[in-house]
Amino acid sequence: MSLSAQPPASLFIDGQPVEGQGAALPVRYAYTGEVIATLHEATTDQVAAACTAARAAGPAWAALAPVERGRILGRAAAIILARNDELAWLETLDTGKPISETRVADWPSGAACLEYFAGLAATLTGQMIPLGADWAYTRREPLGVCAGIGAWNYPSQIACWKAAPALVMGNTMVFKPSEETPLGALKLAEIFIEAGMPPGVFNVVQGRGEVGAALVTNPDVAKVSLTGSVPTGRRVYAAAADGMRHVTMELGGKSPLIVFDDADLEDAVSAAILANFYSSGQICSNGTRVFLQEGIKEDFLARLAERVQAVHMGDPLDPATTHGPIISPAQAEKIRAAIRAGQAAGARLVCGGVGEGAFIPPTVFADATDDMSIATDEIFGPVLTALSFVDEAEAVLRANATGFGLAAGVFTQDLTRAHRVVAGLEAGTCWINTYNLTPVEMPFGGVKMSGLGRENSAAAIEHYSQLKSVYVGMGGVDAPY
Ligand SMILES: NC(=O)C1=CN([C@@H]2O[C@H](COP(=O)(O)OP(=O)(O)OC[C@H]3O[C@@H](n4cnc5c(N)ncnc54)[C@H](O)[C@@H]3O)[C@@H](O)[C@H]2O)C=CC1
Repeated sequence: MSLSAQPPASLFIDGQPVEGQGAALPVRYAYTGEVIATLHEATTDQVAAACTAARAAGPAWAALAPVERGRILGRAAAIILARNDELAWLETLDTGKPISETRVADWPSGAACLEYFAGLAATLTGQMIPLGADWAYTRREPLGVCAGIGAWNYPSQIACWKAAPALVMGNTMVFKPSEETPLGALKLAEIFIEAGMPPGVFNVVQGRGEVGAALVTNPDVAKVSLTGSVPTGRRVYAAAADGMRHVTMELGGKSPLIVFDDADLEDAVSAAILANFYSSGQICSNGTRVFLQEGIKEDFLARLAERVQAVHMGDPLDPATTHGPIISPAQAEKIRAAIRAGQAAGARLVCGGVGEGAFIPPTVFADATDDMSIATDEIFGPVLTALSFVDEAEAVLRANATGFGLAAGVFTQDLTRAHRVVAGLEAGTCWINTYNLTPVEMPFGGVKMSGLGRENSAAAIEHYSQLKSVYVGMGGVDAPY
């Protein structure tokens, strides 16, 4: 069966599908490698046209009552949920992720985010500051045109997570999805129009890194929100600094999951699976360094190896599939090189390995040391590195001995230890006795090299708004002469 997912046009500017005038961008279905759509990149002029449209749409959008903006986001969420099956199918073609995941995790999370900020819209207020006879107040104002740049692992969720807080605050957006997964953002643009959003408020451009760079440095852009790797983050942050642009950086990680010997072993194994193998391991917050307390190490590894046997690798469109292909042959090759490096360094391969073709099975290394590349580098694939530890202080010290700081997890039945350990962990997002749950109500983001700013929750509004202070003089003006 040949699959096609060709959109009406590659870009979406000022409420209209527009064909890209730049280089061709073939979209491949990761499972078969077949081309399911051919898009074209935006030229620098088209990036500029999208930014101009976003700037022009800004004042009227920002002048709406917040509740009216919220209502439009709410309608978009309802459309997404009503069409979830069809959108999940497209997300699976775009990413290769199993439909068993995309039906529950991708667009539904995007819709929840739109609903959350739709509800928050009417609560976004300033402050009144009494100063005796005089007083002051603050106005929370939008930043202007926001650039959103996405990664390929959760393309539609990322688009919604960036658009929802930006738009509800009265900003407008130009979004550039990853060149690997350009399709979902175009659907979001269409859905927004259908929900009643004015043209120009949300625009989509396509392209590789250079198109992203043109967007970041466009003079109309006031803020950049990137989801991507640390090297890209450094480049984008530096480019944004030139124009004093605000940034949100959601970057990579090598997060620790610490399992103490009093933990519920079965739950800890479940969490390690979710923390390493969901989406074939292509998740930024994955807990890929699993620290096991000596006493439970071998039981944990034996049970994990047993549980992993139940994985169902195969056709992503088959609802029974639980492990899909890697996004691209190039990425699969990088993961294979990391696995080979682990073997060459002398780590014990408990299960998995380099796999075949587009597939890499859930892979577990044990007896690794903290300095092996499988324990230091983000692999962005289904590779878990188990490390053992003796006591709490050692576990926290070693967990923190990384430049990354996106996420962390702890498994223990000891209530005080759980809270003490998370307090000591250098990570933006922590889980106790669970892993990788990212509800929209909770702030999400990293510390250290893993990023800046927070997505989701009311905290995201801080990163899409600025305060104007207004001093109100109620009496005469005293001047020295
Ligand atoms: N913290 C988070 O929320 C998440 C972080 N990630 C991270 O993303 C990475 C994987 O995604 P990739 O798409 O491979 O990341 P990437 O860094 O290669 O690309 C990310 C995006 O940046 C664009 N880009 C590349 N160079 C650019 C430049 N100079 N200027 C502007 N834009 C540019 C790309 O076209 C793409 O849209 C991993 O490191 C992963 O950990 C992924 C998902 C979530």
